[in-house]
Amino acid sequence: MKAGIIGVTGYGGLELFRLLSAHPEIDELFVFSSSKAGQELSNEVPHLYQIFNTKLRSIEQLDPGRLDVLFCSAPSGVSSELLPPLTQKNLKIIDLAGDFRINDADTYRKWYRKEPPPAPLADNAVYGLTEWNREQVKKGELIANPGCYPTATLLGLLPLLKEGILNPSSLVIDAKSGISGAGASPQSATHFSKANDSFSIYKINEHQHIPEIEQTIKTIANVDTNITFTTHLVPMTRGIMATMYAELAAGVNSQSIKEIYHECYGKKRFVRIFNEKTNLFTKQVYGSNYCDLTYAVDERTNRITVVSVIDNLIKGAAGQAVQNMNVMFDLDESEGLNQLPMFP
Ligand SMILES: NC(=O)C1=CN([C@@H]2O[C@H](COP(=O)(O)OP(=O)(O)OC[C@H]3O[C@@H](n4cnc5c(N)ncnc54)[C@H](OP(=O)(O)O)[C@@H]3O)[C@@H](O)[C@H]2O)C=CC1
Ligand SMILES: CC(=O)N[C@@H](CCC(=O)OP(=O)(O)O)C(=O)O
Repeated sequence: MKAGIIGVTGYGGLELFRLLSAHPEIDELFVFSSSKAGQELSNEVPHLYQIFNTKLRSIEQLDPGRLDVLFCSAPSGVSSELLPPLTQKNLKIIDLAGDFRINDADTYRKWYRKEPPPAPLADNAVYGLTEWNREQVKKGELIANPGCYPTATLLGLLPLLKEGILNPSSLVIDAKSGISGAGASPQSATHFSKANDSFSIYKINEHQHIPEIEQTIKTIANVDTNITFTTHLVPMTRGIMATMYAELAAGVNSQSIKEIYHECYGKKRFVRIFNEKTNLFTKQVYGSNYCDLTYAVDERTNRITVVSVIDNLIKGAAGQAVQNMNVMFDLDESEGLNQLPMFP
Protein backbone atom coordinates (compact mmCIF):
# COMPACT_ATOMS: atom_id res chain seq x y z
CA MET A 1 0.00 0.00 0.00
CA LYS A 2 1.07 3.57 -0.65
CA ALA A 3 0.58 6.09 2.14
CA GLY A 4 1.06 9.85 2.38
CA ILE A 5 1.52 12.05 5.45
CA ILE A 6 0.77 15.78 5.53
CA GLY A 7 2.30 17.46 8.60
CA VAL A 8 5.05 14.86 8.96
CA THR A 9 7.43 17.29 10.67
CA GLY A 10 4.99 17.75 13.59
CA TYR A 11 4.74 15.47 16.62
CA GLY A 12 1.69 13.53 15.40
CA GLY A 13 3.14 13.28 11.88
CA LEU A 14 6.48 11.97 13.11
CA GLU A 15 4.74 9.25 15.10
CA LEU A 16 2.73 8.35 12.00
CA PHE A 17 6.01 8.14 10.07
CA ARG A 18 7.57 5.88 12.74
CA LEU A 19 4.58 3.52 12.85
CA LEU A 20 3.98 3.42 9.09
CA SER A 21 7.64 2.95 8.16
CA ALA A 22 7.56 -0.31 10.17
CA HIS A 23 4.09 -1.36 9.02
CA PRO A 24 4.26 -4.62 7.02
CA GLU A 25 1.58 -3.53 4.52
CA ILE A 26 3.07 -0.14 3.63
CA ASP A 27 5.54 -0.32 0.75
CA GLU A 28 5.83 3.38 -0.06
CA LEU A 29 5.56 6.40 2.16
CA PHE A 30 5.29 9.95 0.73
CA VAL A 31 5.79 12.85 3.10
CA PHE A 32 4.59 16.42 2.61
CA SER A 33 5.45 19.73 4.16
CA SER A 34 3.89 23.14 3.73
CA SER A 35 7.06 24.97 4.78
CA LYS A 36 10.09 22.74 4.14
CA ALA A 37 9.46 21.11 0.76
CA GLY A 38 12.63 20.00 -1.00
CA GLN A 39 14.53 19.33 2.21
CA GLU A 40 15.42 15.93 3.65
CA LEU A 41 13.11 14.89 6.49
CA SER A 42 16.17 13.82 8.50
CA ASN A 43 17.60 17.35 8.28
CA GLU A 44 14.57 18.52 10.20
CA VAL A 45 14.53 15.68 12.72
CA PRO A 46 18.00 14.34 13.49
CA HIS A 47 16.70 11.15 15.13
CA LEU A 48 16.05 9.86 11.60
CA TYR A 49 19.58 10.76 10.37
CA GLN A 50 21.10 8.08 8.10
CA ILE A 51 18.04 5.86 8.53
CA PHE A 52 15.67 7.41 6.01
CA ASN A 53 16.66 9.49 3.00
CA THR A 54 13.21 10.85 2.47
CA LYS A 55 12.59 14.16 0.72
CA LEU A 56 9.78 16.38 1.88
CA ARG A 57 7.44 17.19 -1.01
CA SER A 58 5.26 20.24 -1.33
CA ILE A 59 1.53 19.74 -0.89
CA GLU A 60 1.04 20.93 -4.48
CA GLN A 61 2.99 17.80 -5.54
CA LEU A 62 0.50 15.53 -3.79
CA ASP A 63 -1.17 13.34 -6.40
CA PRO A 64 -4.08 11.62 -4.63
CA GLY A 65 -4.31 9.09 -7.46
CA ARG A 66 -0.94 7.62 -6.43
CA LEU A 67 -1.96 6.93 -2.83
CA ASP A 68 -4.16 4.35 -1.12
CA VAL A 69 -4.30 6.25 2.15
CA LEU A 70 -3.54 9.82 3.18
CA PHE A 71 -2.99 10.97 6.77
CA CYS A 72 -3.38 14.65 7.52
CA SER A 73 -1.74 15.79 10.75
CA ALA A 74 -1.87 19.55 10.38
CA PRO A 75 -3.25 22.10 12.87
CA SER A 76 -7.03 22.30 13.17
CA GLY A 77 -8.55 24.47 10.45
CA VAL A 78 -6.03 23.42 7.78
CA SER A 79 -7.64 20.16 6.64
CA SER A 80 -11.01 21.88 6.04
CA GLU A 81 -9.30 23.66 3.14
CA LEU A 82 -6.65 21.14 2.14
CA LEU A 83 -8.68 17.95 1.98
CA PRO A 84 -11.78 18.72 -0.15
CA PRO A 85 -9.82 18.96 -3.45
CA LEU A 86 -7.82 15.83 -2.58
CA THR A 87 -10.76 13.52 -1.98
CA GLN A 88 -11.35 10.99 -4.69
CA LYS A 89 -12.56 7.46 -5.24
CA ASN A 90 -10.20 4.79 -3.91
CA LEU A 91 -8.32 7.18 -1.61
CA LYS A 92 -8.98 6.77 2.11
CA ILE A 93 -8.22 9.79 4.25
CA ILE A 94 -7.55 9.89 8.00
CA ASP A 95 -7.51 13.36 9.52
CA LEU A 96 -5.96 13.84 12.94
CA ALA A 97 -7.26 17.37 13.49
CA GLY A 98 -10.56 18.50 14.97
CA ASP A 99 -12.09 19.77 11.70
CA PHE A 100 -14.28 16.79 10.82
CA ARG A 101 -15.14 15.58 14.33
CA ILE A 102 -18.00 17.94 15.14
CA ASN A 103 -21.30 17.31 13.37
CA ASP A 104 -22.88 20.69 13.87
CA ALA A 105 -21.30 23.61 11.98
CA ASP A 106 -22.25 26.25 14.57
CA THR A 107 -20.90 24.14 17.40
CA TYR A 108 -17.62 23.85 15.50
CA ARG A 109 -17.53 27.62 14.91
CA LYS A 110 -18.21 28.31 18.59
CA TRP A 111 -15.56 26.00 20.09
CA TYR A 112 -12.83 26.15 17.43
CA ARG A 113 -13.41 29.79 16.44
CA LYS A 114 -12.88 28.76 12.81
CA GLU A 115 -15.04 28.14 9.78
CA PRO A 116 -16.21 24.51 9.53
CA PRO A 117 -15.34 22.27 6.57
CA PRO A 118 -17.73 22.12 3.58
CA ALA A 119 -20.93 20.24 4.40
CA PRO A 120 -20.98 17.35 1.91
CA LEU A 121 -17.53 16.16 2.96
CA ALA A 122 -18.07 16.84 6.65
CA ASP A 123 -21.35 14.89 6.59
CA ASN A 124 -19.55 11.82 5.27
CA ALA A 125 -16.79 11.84 7.87
CA VAL A 126 -16.77 8.94 10.32
CA TYR A 127 -15.67 9.48 13.92
CA GLY A 128 -12.78 7.06 14.35
CA LEU A 129 -13.05 5.89 17.94
CA THR A 130 -12.12 2.43 16.74
CA GLU A 131 -13.37 0.32 19.64
CA TRP A 132 -16.86 1.85 19.35
CA ASN A 133 -17.26 2.70 15.66
CA ARG A 134 -15.54 -0.24 14.02
CA GLU A 135 -18.29 -0.99 11.49
CA GLN A 136 -18.60 2.64 10.34
CA VAL A 137 -14.79 3.00 10.16
CA LYS A 138 -14.62 -0.11 7.99
CA LYS A 139 -16.87 1.53 5.40
CA GLY A 140 -15.50 5.06 5.85
CA GLU A 141 -13.71 7.12 3.21
CA LEU A 142 -12.81 10.01 5.52
CA ILE A 143 -12.04 9.34 9.18
CA ALA A 144 -12.08 12.07 11.80
CA ASN A 145 -9.54 10.63 14.21
CA PRO A 146 -10.60 11.48 17.78
CA GLY A 147 -8.86 14.03 19.97
CA CYS A 148 -6.42 12.78 22.58
CA TYR A 149 -8.47 13.77 25.65
CA PRO A 150 -11.75 12.49 24.15
CA THR A 151 -10.11 9.11 23.44
CA ALA A 152 -9.03 8.68 27.06
CA THR A 153 -12.34 10.00 28.42
CA LEU A 154 -14.77 8.20 26.13
CA LEU A 155 -13.10 4.80 26.42
CA GLY A 156 -13.50 5.11 30.19
CA LEU A 157 -17.07 6.41 30.35
CA LEU A 158 -18.96 4.93 27.40
CA PRO A 159 -19.43 1.40 28.78
CA LEU A 160 -21.05 2.74 31.97
CA LEU A 161 -23.11 5.45 30.26
CA LYS A 162 -24.40 2.95 27.73
CA GLU A 163 -25.60 0.74 30.60
CA GLY A 164 -27.42 3.75 32.08
CA ILE A 165 -25.76 3.41 35.48
CA LEU A 166 -24.28 6.93 35.77
CA ASN A 167 -26.15 10.13 36.52
CA PRO A 168 -25.19 12.06 33.36
CA SER A 169 -25.58 15.48 34.97
CA SER A 170 -22.98 14.57 37.59
CA LEU A 171 -20.05 13.93 35.20
CA VAL A 172 -16.78 15.66 36.08
CA ILE A 173 -13.62 14.94 34.06
CA ASP A 174 -10.28 16.07 35.33
CA ALA A 175 -7.62 15.52 32.67
CA LYS A 176 -3.86 16.02 32.53
CA SER A 177 -1.57 15.95 29.52
CA GLY A 178 2.12 15.87 28.77
CA ILE A 179 3.52 18.78 26.80
CA SER A 180 3.77 17.05 23.40
CA GLY A 181 -0.05 17.32 23.39
CA ALA A 182 0.42 20.97 22.52
CA GLY A 183 2.40 20.16 19.34
CA ALA A 184 5.88 21.09 18.16
CA SER A 185 5.43 24.84 17.77
CA PRO A 186 6.84 26.67 20.77
CA GLN A 187 4.33 28.63 22.85
CA SER A 188 4.58 30.59 26.05
CA ALA A 189 2.74 27.90 28.07
CA THR A 190 5.07 25.15 26.89
CA HIS A 191 8.29 27.10 27.28
CA PHE A 192 10.67 25.01 29.46
CA SER A 193 11.15 27.62 32.15
CA LYS A 194 7.40 28.05 32.55
CA ALA A 195 6.27 24.43 32.25
CA ASN A 196 9.10 22.62 33.99
CA ASP A 197 8.75 22.02 37.74
CA SER A 198 5.24 23.41 37.53
CA PHE A 199 1.65 22.27 36.95
CA SER A 200 -0.93 24.39 35.20
CA ILE A 201 -4.63 24.45 34.41
CA TYR A 202 -5.87 25.79 31.08
CA LYS A 203 -8.97 26.42 28.91
CA ILE A 204 -11.30 26.13 31.93
CA ASN A 205 -14.82 25.35 30.61
CA GLU A 206 -13.62 26.36 27.14
CA HIS A 207 -11.77 23.34 25.87
CA GLN A 208 -12.59 22.39 22.25
CA HIS A 209 -12.88 18.74 23.26
CA ILE A 210 -16.01 19.39 25.36
CA PRO A 211 -18.45 19.29 22.39
CA GLU A 212 -16.63 16.27 20.92
CA ILE A 213 -17.07 14.29 24.13
CA GLU A 214 -20.72 15.34 24.61
CA GLN A 215 -21.58 14.62 20.97
CA THR A 216 -20.03 11.14 21.08
CA ILE A 217 -21.77 10.27 24.35
CA LYS A 218 -25.04 11.24 22.65
CA THR A 219 -24.41 9.33 19.42
CA ILE A 220 -23.04 6.17 21.02
CA ALA A 221 -24.77 5.96 24.41
CA ASN A 222 -27.81 8.10 23.53
CA VAL A 223 -27.34 10.16 26.68
CA ASP A 224 -27.53 13.98 26.90
CA THR A 225 -24.75 15.45 29.01
CA ASN A 226 -23.26 18.78 30.01
CA ILE A 227 -19.87 17.75 31.24
CA THR A 228 -17.45 19.60 33.46
CA PHE A 229 -14.11 18.99 31.74
CA THR A 230 -10.86 20.54 32.88
CA THR A 231 -7.39 20.18 31.41
CA HIS A 232 -3.96 20.51 32.96
CA LEU A 233 -0.42 20.59 31.62
CA VAL A 234 2.06 18.28 33.34
CA PRO A 235 5.84 18.67 32.91
CA MET A 236 6.33 15.35 31.12
CA THR A 237 6.77 14.68 27.41
CA ARG A 238 3.90 12.27 26.73
CA GLY A 239 0.86 10.83 28.38
CA ILE A 240 -2.69 11.66 29.39
CA MET A 241 -4.48 10.71 32.55
CA ALA A 242 -8.23 11.38 32.69
CA THR A 243 -9.80 11.00 36.13
CA MET A 244 -13.58 10.93 35.87
CA TYR A 245 -16.20 11.19 38.59
CA ALA A 246 -19.94 10.43 38.49
CA GLU A 247 -22.86 9.48 40.73
CA LEU A 248 -23.88 5.86 40.45
CA ALA A 249 -27.44 4.61 40.02
CA ALA A 250 -28.88 2.83 43.07
CA GLY A 251 -27.80 -0.76 43.56
CA VAL A 252 -24.68 -0.67 41.38
CA ASN A 253 -21.65 -2.29 43.00
CA SER A 254 -18.02 -3.03 42.15
CA GLN A 255 -18.81 -6.46 40.79
CA SER A 256 -21.31 -5.09 38.26
CA ILE A 257 -18.83 -2.43 37.10
CA LYS A 258 -16.15 -5.07 36.63
CA GLU A 259 -18.53 -7.22 34.59
CA ILE A 260 -19.54 -4.28 32.35
CA TYR A 261 -15.94 -3.38 31.57
CA HIS A 262 -14.88 -6.96 30.89
CA GLU A 263 -17.93 -7.62 28.75
CA CYS A 264 -17.24 -4.47 26.73
CA TYR A 265 -13.46 -4.62 26.32
CA GLY A 266 -12.56 -8.25 27.10
CA LYS A 267 -11.90 -8.99 23.43
CA LYS A 268 -10.53 -5.59 22.49
CA ARG A 269 -6.80 -5.68 21.83
CA PHE A 270 -5.90 -2.18 22.96
CA VAL A 271 -8.03 -1.56 26.05
CA ARG A 272 -6.76 -3.17 29.23
CA ILE A 273 -8.98 -3.33 32.30
CA PHE A 274 -7.12 -3.34 35.59
CA ASN A 275 -8.48 -4.41 38.97
CA GLU A 276 -10.42 -1.90 40.99
CA LYS A 277 -8.27 0.83 42.58
CA THR A 278 -5.08 -0.02 40.67
CA ASN A 279 -2.66 2.91 40.83
CA LEU A 280 -2.27 3.55 37.10
CA PHE A 281 0.50 5.79 35.77
CA THR A 282 1.02 7.26 32.30
CA LYS A 283 4.37 5.53 31.73
CA GLN A 284 2.74 2.11 31.64
CA VAL A 285 1.38 2.97 28.17
CA TYR A 286 4.30 5.14 26.96
CA GLY A 287 4.94 4.62 23.24
CA SER A 288 2.11 2.10 22.88
CA ASN A 289 -1.44 2.03 21.55
CA TYR A 290 -2.93 0.88 24.86
CA CYS A 291 -5.62 2.61 26.86
CA ASP A 292 -5.47 1.34 30.44
CA LEU A 293 -8.51 1.68 32.69
CA THR A 294 -9.34 1.23 36.36
CA TYR A 295 -12.22 2.32 38.57
CA ALA A 296 -13.15 2.69 42.23
CA VAL A 297 -16.65 2.56 43.67
CA ASP A 298 -17.10 4.69 46.77
CA GLU A 299 -20.08 3.34 48.69
CA ARG A 300 -19.78 6.19 51.20
CA THR A 301 -20.48 8.89 48.57
CA ASN A 302 -22.23 6.68 46.02
CA ARG A 303 -19.78 7.89 43.40
CA ILE A 304 -17.49 6.14 40.99
CA THR A 305 -14.01 7.26 39.98
CA VAL A 306 -12.84 6.02 36.57
CA VAL A 307 -9.19 6.44 35.57
CA SER A 308 -7.86 6.19 32.03
CA VAL A 309 -4.29 6.53 30.74
CA ILE A 310 -3.04 6.74 27.16
CA ASP A 311 -0.03 7.98 25.24
CA ASN A 312 -1.47 11.13 23.62
CA LEU A 313 0.65 10.68 20.49
CA ILE A 314 -0.17 6.98 20.00
CA LYS A 315 -3.66 5.90 21.12
CA GLY A 316 -4.51 9.62 21.28
CA ALA A 317 -3.34 10.31 17.70
CA ALA A 318 -1.05 8.32 15.35
CA GLY A 319 -1.65 4.84 16.84
CA GLN A 320 -5.42 5.12 16.66
CA ALA A 321 -5.07 6.52 13.13
CA VAL A 322 -3.09 3.42 12.07
CA GLN A 323 -5.61 1.22 13.90
CA ASN A 324 -8.34 2.89 11.82
CA MET A 325 -6.34 2.36 8.64
CA ASN A 326 -6.05 -1.34 9.50
CA VAL A 327 -9.80 -1.61 9.97
CA MET A 328 -10.52 0.30 6.74
CA PHE A 329 -8.26 -2.01 4.71
CA ASP A 330 -9.49 -5.16 6.42
CA LEU A 331 -6.09 -5.84 7.99
CA ASP A 332 -5.47 -7.24 11.45
CA GLU A 333 -6.35 -4.33 13.77
CA SER A 334 -3.00 -4.52 15.53
CA GLU A 335 -0.81 -4.66 12.40
CA GLY A 336 2.12 -2.27 12.92
CA LEU A 337 1.00 -1.54 16.49
CA ASN A 338 2.55 -4.37 18.42
CA GLN A 339 5.28 -2.36 20.15
CA LEU A 340 5.44 -2.93 23.90
CA PRO A 341 5.18 0.19 26.06
CA MET A 342 8.59 1.71 26.74
CA PHE A 343 9.57 1.41 30.40
CA PRO A 344 10.98 3.01 32.45
N1 LIG B 1 -0.11 16.39 19.80
C1 LIG B 1 -1.08 15.57 20.18
O1 LIG B 1 -0.99 14.89 21.22
C2 LIG B 1 -2.32 15.45 19.36
C3 LIG B 1 -2.57 16.25 18.27
N2 LIG B 1 -3.75 16.11 17.56
C4 LIG B 1 -4.03 16.93 16.41
O2 LIG B 1 -3.18 16.48 15.35
C5 LIG B 1 -2.77 17.56 14.53
C6 LIG B 1 -1.23 17.64 14.55
O3 LIG B 1 -0.82 17.88 15.87
P1 LIG B 1 0.71 18.00 16.27
O4 LIG B 1 1.51 17.04 15.50
O5 LIG B 1 0.77 17.98 17.72
O6 LIG B 1 1.02 19.49 15.75
P2 LIG B 1 2.43 20.10 15.36
O7 LIG B 1 2.27 21.55 15.55
O8 LIG B 1 3.50 19.38 16.06
O9 LIG B 1 2.55 19.78 13.80
C7 LIG B 1 1.66 20.23 12.83
C8 LIG B 1 2.32 20.14 11.47
O10 LIG B 1 1.39 20.63 10.52
C9 LIG B 1 2.09 21.22 9.44
N3 LIG B 1 1.38 22.41 8.97
C10 LIG B 1 1.28 23.61 9.58
N4 LIG B 1 0.55 24.45 8.84
C11 LIG B 1 0.19 23.77 7.73
C12 LIG B 1 -0.57 24.09 6.58
N5 LIG B 1 -1.10 25.30 6.42
N6 LIG B 1 -0.74 23.15 5.63
C13 LIG B 1 -0.21 21.93 5.79
N7 LIG B 1 0.52 21.57 6.86
C14 LIG B 1 0.71 22.46 7.81
C15 LIG B 1 3.46 21.63 9.99
O11 LIG B 1 4.45 21.03 9.17
P3 LIG B 1 5.05 21.76 7.88
O12 LIG B 1 5.38 23.18 8.27
O13 LIG B 1 6.26 20.93 7.60
O14 LIG B 1 3.99 21.65 6.85
C16 LIG B 1 3.55 20.98 11.36
O15 LIG B 1 4.71 20.20 11.49
C17 LIG B 1 -3.41 18.81 15.12
O16 LIG B 1 -4.61 19.06 14.45
C18 LIG B 1 -3.68 18.40 16.56
O17 LIG B 1 -4.70 19.15 17.10
C19 LIG B 1 -4.67 15.16 17.87
C20 LIG B 1 -4.46 14.33 18.93
C21 LIG B 1 -3.30 14.43 19.78
C1 LIG C 1 -1.48 19.80 26.07
C2 LIG C 1 -2.32 20.44 25.01
O1 LIG C 1 -2.24 21.64 24.76
N1 LIG C 1 -3.15 19.66 24.35
C3 LIG C 1 -4.00 20.16 23.30
C4 LIG C 1 -4.62 18.99 22.59
C5 LIG C 1 -4.78 19.37 21.17
C6 LIG C 1 -5.51 18.46 20.30
O2 LIG C 1 -5.52 17.27 20.37
O3 LIG C 1 -6.16 19.18 19.41
P1 LIG C 1 -7.46 18.90 18.58
O4 LIG C 1 -8.10 17.71 19.18
O5 LIG C 1 -8.29 20.10 18.75
O6 LIG C 1 -7.02 18.60 17.23
C7 LIG C 1 -5.12 21.05 23.85
O7 LIG C 1 -5.47 20.91 25.00
O8 LIG C 1 -5.66 21.84 23.06
